[in-house]
Amino acid sequence: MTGRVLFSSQCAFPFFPAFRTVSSSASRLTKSVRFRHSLASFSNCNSHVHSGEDKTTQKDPFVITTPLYYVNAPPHMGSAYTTIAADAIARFQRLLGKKVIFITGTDEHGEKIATAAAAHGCSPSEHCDAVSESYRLLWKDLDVAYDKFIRTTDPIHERIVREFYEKVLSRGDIYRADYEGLYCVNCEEYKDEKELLENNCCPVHLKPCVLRKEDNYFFALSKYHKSLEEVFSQNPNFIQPSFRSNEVQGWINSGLRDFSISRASVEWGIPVPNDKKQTVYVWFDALLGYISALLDGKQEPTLENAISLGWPASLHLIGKDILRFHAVYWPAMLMSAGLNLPKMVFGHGFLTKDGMKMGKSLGNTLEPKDLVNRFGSDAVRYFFLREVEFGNDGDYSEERFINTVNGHLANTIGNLLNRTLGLMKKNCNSTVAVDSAIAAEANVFKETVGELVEKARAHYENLSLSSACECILEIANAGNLYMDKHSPWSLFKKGGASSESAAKDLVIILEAVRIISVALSPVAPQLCLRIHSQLGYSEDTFEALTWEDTRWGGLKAGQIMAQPKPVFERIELKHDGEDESGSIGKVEKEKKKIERQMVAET
Ligand SMILES: Nc1ncnc2c1ncn2[C@@H]1O[C@H](COP(=O)(O)OP(=O)(O)OP(=O)(O)O)[C@@H](O)[C@H]1O
Repeated sequence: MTGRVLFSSQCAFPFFPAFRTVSSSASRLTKSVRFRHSLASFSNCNSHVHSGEDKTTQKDPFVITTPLYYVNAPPHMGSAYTTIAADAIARFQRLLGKKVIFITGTDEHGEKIATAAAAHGCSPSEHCDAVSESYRLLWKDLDVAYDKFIRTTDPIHERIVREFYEKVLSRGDIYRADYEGLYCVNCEEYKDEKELLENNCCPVHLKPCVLRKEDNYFFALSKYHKSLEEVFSQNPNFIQPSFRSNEVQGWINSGLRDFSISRASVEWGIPVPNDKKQTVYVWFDALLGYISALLDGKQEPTLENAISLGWPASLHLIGKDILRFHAVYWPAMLMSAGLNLPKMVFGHGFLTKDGMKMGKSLGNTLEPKDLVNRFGSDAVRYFFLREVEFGNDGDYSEERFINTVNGHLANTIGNLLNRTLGLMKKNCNSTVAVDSAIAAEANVFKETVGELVEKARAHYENLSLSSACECILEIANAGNLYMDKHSPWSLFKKGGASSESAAKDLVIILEAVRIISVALSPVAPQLCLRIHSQLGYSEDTFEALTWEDTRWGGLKAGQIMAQPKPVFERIELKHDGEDESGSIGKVEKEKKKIERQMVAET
């Protein structure tokens, strides 16, 4: 934030030490930087700040949060991106057997909301109800299995904000002063002149900031610079990916200033406890939603009760646009209130359109609902998690979307299952002839699958979701190669011992597909459920799967497969095999190859 705090002597401009730097690079959708960090190995960053208070144990829940989305407009693909990533991570942690609390919700106060409501001719609360509901509906369409949905207009949340404010006040960290600076209403933030474009335009929203002068309450952020310094130097993994730590370092190096936490001119907000003429600044209010969300309605809404239900959060997943609030303001606020810090903040990149951040304020958004209606939730989830290296920016193109999901989900995974089940139906009465463990004794393919699954697990743990998908797809590629090399259809034609060997090959391939259905389930849950059902299992057993089920040996003799049916319908291109540019797509060529293959296998 910039500007001048008038009549106050509390501003300070501390400097932070250098942070850890970045690693190497690879390429996918756009420029891409690889990074390594692991939730499993992350040391708790509270040990040196509030040592006696940290009671983290293995039994503690894995608490993951998305940003609480601002209800100035309905969700778009950017909001969906963070949420599906959080959902995949939460599902993976559940597979590991952890108790997970997955928190999402909506941020509903502030000037921008009041303005948006007025533009739609409704009251702010009617507006918030409608937009908040549109987020819930989208999460349902995208198969997002959150545990808590917090709205910052919930009275319980208001109680938590008041208590927190009073705690910080009693620590002597809130004071009153006049403030003058350039304000971006879309960011709801005072800006530093240095970071603005021509005509004082916000670099994110490309709209001019306005000069504001207000009599506000301030939070003494500068008082915490040394403690923050300690947090960052002792916990280099606190901010991820590591290159984002450098951005935070840059901000801190350029000076940490106290920030205003109330607004005199905004009515739509939580009243400041000791001054009803002001409302609490929307960010000071919204960040506390991560704590109030923990309450389950059974207890008094107090900070102590909320904290006892799962604080500190294991992971705040956010876009890089709101890193400063989570990496600097929020830890300082928590330290002031004597509360533990979250264990990790991960700031991912932007989905872009023509190189610009897709966003509600710019209006250059992609409609996730439209994508889900046309292609299904698995395709949307898989494409964005597989094709955007998590942490970096990524651009969307429909052609690439269709080619990826057709190529990977329909042609590689779906077709492997379908062709194997077809052969099994024709030659083995759709029944598993022998335990998969026995079928694959001393089998190299089995070893390959085991190695790839281990790698996938490590990638999930490091939040490298794209690489996890890549390893799982590799299993299917290896399965297709195995099938082509062993040609079980020709062995069945020979009969006798060759038939027995062919039946074993089918079991081996289906066991690999079974493992894929467990390992890919955090990313594409419905697709994996369909695979599970095709393999003859009930829906209940799918719900009970754990990562242990990725071990070789699940398919047992006598298991009866379902009727073969494609688990992922190939998305058909326009004009009989031509894509929008008029050329025959790569996927169409693959489709033709598969058709030829099927003729050969009958
Ligand atoms: N283009 C995007 N790419 C990736 N994530 C995004 C994108 N846009 C929004 N998000 C997610 O939503 C969060 C911001 O939520 P917010 O409700 O402010 O949405 P917004 O569309 O960025 O709004 P605005 O355009 O008004 O700034 C980001 O931190 C990120 O988690």
